[in-house]
Amino acid sequence: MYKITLEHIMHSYEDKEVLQDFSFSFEQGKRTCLLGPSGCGKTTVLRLVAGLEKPAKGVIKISETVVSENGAILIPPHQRKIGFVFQDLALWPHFTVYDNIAFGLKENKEKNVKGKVAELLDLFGISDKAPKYPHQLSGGQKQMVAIARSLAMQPEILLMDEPLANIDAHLKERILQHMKDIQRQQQFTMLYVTHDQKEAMNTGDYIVVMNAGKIEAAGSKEEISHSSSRFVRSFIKT
Ligand SMILES: Nc1ncnc2c1ncn2[C@@H]1O[C@H](COP(=O)(O)OP(=O)(O)OP(=O)(O)O)[C@@H](O)[C@H]1O
Repeated sequence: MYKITLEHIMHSYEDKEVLQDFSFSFEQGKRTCLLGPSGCGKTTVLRLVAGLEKPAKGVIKISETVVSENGAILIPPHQRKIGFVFQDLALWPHFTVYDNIAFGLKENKEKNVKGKVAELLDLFGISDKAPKYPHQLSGGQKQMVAIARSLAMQPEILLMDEPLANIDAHLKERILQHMKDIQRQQQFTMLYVTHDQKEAMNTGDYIVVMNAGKIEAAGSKEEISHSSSRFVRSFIKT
């Protein structure tokens, strides 16, 4: 189980400063939601943890290992034992649904690949899509395959950026429940980005509320719902 620590992170895109002195420690083996309005920097935090962006200043540690530091990536993304479901990171287009999911299991030297893929497809209600290619799926189905693939990889850390954004409302609850059950079983450290306060409350052990690149409040659901911050109170209510 890995803790993720960000210390005094500054990050800009061109001349736009997005994170200013951002520090937080994400607890190992728990689900933490990053919640906040569009553009507040949630995705940037995930991309920094994944190693897809380098921080202009500050330190990022996974457990006690420094992975990024003051403008440098010390450990590249593929060596960070991280799985991610990002909206802009697509499935492999020339692999079927089955092969997209099986890939991670084979990487992990899983013996019962067929059985495990079948189990995940069944869990998400998309067993009939196994032989299809990504371009033959709807946006929501692609998203479910991406979630199944990330879970199949059994990562130590799982980063999810609005993973349920394209999924029908009536399926969201069920899928979220499965994701939470699997996280509890496998005990990976999960960071989950959403701008939907209900989804955050329903998903996270902990919630970090962000506004304009800064943390407004962080804590358990109970602590957040009793926050004295005016911004948090109005955001949670909406
Ligand atoms: N590659 C980029 N180049 C320039 N600006 C960027 C880039 N990526 C993000 N930004 C800007 O940085 C700010 C923070 O973006 P980020 O995606 O981290 O926010 P967010 O909270 O995840 O928002 P959303 O919920 O809309 O995805 C935004 O103003 C965005 O326009």
